[in-house]
Amino acid sequence: MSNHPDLAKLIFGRLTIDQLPLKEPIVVGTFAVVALGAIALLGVITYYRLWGYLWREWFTSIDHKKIGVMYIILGLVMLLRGFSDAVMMRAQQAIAFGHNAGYLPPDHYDQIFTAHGVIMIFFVAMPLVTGVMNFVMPLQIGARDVAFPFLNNFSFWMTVSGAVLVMISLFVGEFARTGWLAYPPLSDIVSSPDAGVDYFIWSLQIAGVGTLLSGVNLLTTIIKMRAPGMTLMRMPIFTWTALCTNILIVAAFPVLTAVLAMLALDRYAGTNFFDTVLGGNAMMYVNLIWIWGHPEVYILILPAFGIFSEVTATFCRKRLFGYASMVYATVVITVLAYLVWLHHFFTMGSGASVNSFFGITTMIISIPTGAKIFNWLFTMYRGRIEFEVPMLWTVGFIVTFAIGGMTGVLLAVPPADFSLHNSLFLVAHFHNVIIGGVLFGLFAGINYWFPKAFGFRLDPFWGKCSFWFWLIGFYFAFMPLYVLGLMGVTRRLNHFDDPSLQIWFEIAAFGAFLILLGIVSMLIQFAVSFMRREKLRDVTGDPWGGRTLEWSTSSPPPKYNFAFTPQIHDADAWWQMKQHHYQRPLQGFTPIHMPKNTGAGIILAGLATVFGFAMIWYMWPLAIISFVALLATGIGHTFNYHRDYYIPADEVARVEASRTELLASHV
Ligand code: HEA
Ligand code: HEM
Ligand SMILES: [Cu+2]
Repeated sequence: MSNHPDLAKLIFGRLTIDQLPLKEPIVVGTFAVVALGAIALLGVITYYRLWGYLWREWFTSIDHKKIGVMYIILGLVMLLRGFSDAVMMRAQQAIAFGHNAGYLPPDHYDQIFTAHGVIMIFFVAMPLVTGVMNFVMPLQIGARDVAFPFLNNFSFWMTVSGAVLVMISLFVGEFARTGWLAYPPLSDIVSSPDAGVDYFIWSLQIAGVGTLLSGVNLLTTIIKMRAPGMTLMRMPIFTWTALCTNILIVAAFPVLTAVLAMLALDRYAGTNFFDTVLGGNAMMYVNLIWIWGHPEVYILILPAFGIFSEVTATFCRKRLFGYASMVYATVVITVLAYLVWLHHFFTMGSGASVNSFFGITTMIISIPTGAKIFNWLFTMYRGRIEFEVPMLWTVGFIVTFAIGGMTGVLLAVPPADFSLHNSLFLVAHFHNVIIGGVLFGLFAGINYWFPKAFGFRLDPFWGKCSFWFWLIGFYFAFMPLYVLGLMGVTRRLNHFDDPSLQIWFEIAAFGAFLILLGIVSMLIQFAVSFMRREKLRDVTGDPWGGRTLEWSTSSPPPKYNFAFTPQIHDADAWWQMKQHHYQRPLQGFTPIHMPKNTGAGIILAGLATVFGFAMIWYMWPLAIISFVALLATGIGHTFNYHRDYYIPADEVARVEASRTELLASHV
């Protein structure tokens, strides 16, 4: 680089060797661990010659089931990263009192909470939710795949691309220090001149393209591809929540795209959208980001509500209590999600009347949510409840979420919020609803649908360990934060002076340790289940006595899901079919038209990653080249006419016959 500084600058932009954190032992250590892990993984894949298999059967797959599974794997892997950040913060706050500065300087601590928030929301919760919707919804509506199978693969890889950029920021340069929503003026080029905020912008923009397209895709699928007879009011509740969530995605994510684009213009092109001194308005950013941000939390929670509804009905052996009211409650929450955003900044000077309006709309959300809670309770009432692992998560959710929801209502009272805003009480509220609601829901869903995806159940013993560690750990980790918040402790601090507070932070750290045991138990659960898979095998395709269509297929379902499109007569379609002694069709199969795998999605997303990286570091030539390559590949792909194929009738017959044999062997 040294001989031609100008050339080096042209090629590498502002990236220099100093951007590698060689002097920070914690980061170097992390890098060593991640690198060794990656090398080990690559080694294993190479040793077992799995590359071809992975490429052909998974990476290039346009099968919604496999894409769903890959989303879930992405979410779980990123959970490990997000949780490591959380543990580092808990450890710092437990020791950094008085003369002890702890081990994380402010500069590093700020990056950690920002990265934690961004990763947990965008790369843990979102992929898990999208993954479950992808896997389950087409099966529930009797479809063979989603409306746009290639787009689905592309969306997944764009999400991966965003996650990769955030991971790169750990080792090349830095991440934003602005908090997970990057408000200006802190996030503008003057206050945050380094690459951190640019990592934030480009990783979210790239992942956002994926989320938006996946929203369009799943929405179209639900509207256009339901099996005959499945009217809207006969859709399974999970599909209803998926419908509403994707409506929220399609309406909210463009706002995020726009506001991030404006921030990018302010930083790159010298515009002043958010610079109050030069005629812009920083409050516009705050409004826009929350017009996306509030619906976002309901994007996460609605599918979780859907999962709890399916699980409760199945394990209580009863029709879900109040199906219609459940649907209306979901729709009402969807609409209200757009009328409350200002509750995130009551303190920012909107005045009493505006605050009252948004306070009241926020409180109204408790009514449909409460209706749901009571519907689940009434379903359980006098049901024959089986406390399988998914049901445990559901009961844990009902209790925990009710508490988190109530503290949300407290925050919705503007005068109360003036003292609680940005306190640890707020931090406790949202972890209470996100962990107790979203994560518990996804864990219930993973335990519930795992046998459908892989043909064997998850080990219940380790599942129960995981549940109890998470549940108890959650209360230890976050109840102290309510106390601290009420005492006036604010969020995002890396050091405290008052020694009387320390004990609460120590309890919270102990809670995080219990959660760690919960996560480890879950990993052991996966490993043990895999090893004991013959014992846990499910040959029926319907291990829990399910009610909805996905349980009518084999586990795992064939590529084409259904040999014949089913006819729907009831919201609990499969239950109704079983009641009427449904017979599987055994002959008369016809060839099935299917989409073909393609590598275009992963290639496009790879180019998008390079483009994002180049933009972050001002490597203009590389940015131009990768962008042109991106367009060319995209256009090139439209000339690919080998997009589909037919599964011949005798192959369908063979697959169905082997299932018949399996079912017969079981009885
Ligand atoms: C999944 C995520 C999720 C969910 C579901 C919710 C649900 C709710 N949230 Fe929360 N919230 C967040 C995630 C979530 N929130 C996040 C991430 C932030 C902060 C981000 C940041 O600043 O970094 C936040 C911040 C936040 C604030 C801003 C506070 C501040 O910044 O000062 C407020 C204020 O009104 C609020 C209120 C509510 C309310 C009223 C609900 C309601 O939907 C809850 C409804 C549920 C119940 C009430 C319980 C069940 C009901 C009954 C049992 C019936 C009977 C009850 C009554 C009649 C009260 N939330
Ligand atoms: C698993 C256990 C978890 C622990 C122990 C934990 C811990 C923490 C801590 C210590 C903070 C910083 C609080 C502060 O400001 O002082 C924080 C912030 C945050 N967490 Fe978590 N967290 C966990 C899980 C999650 C999950 C699952 C999500 C979302 C899906 C999440 C989302 C956030 C967000 C959005 C922030 C705010 C970041 C910011 O201030 O910009 N967390 N968490
Ligand atoms: Cu909100």
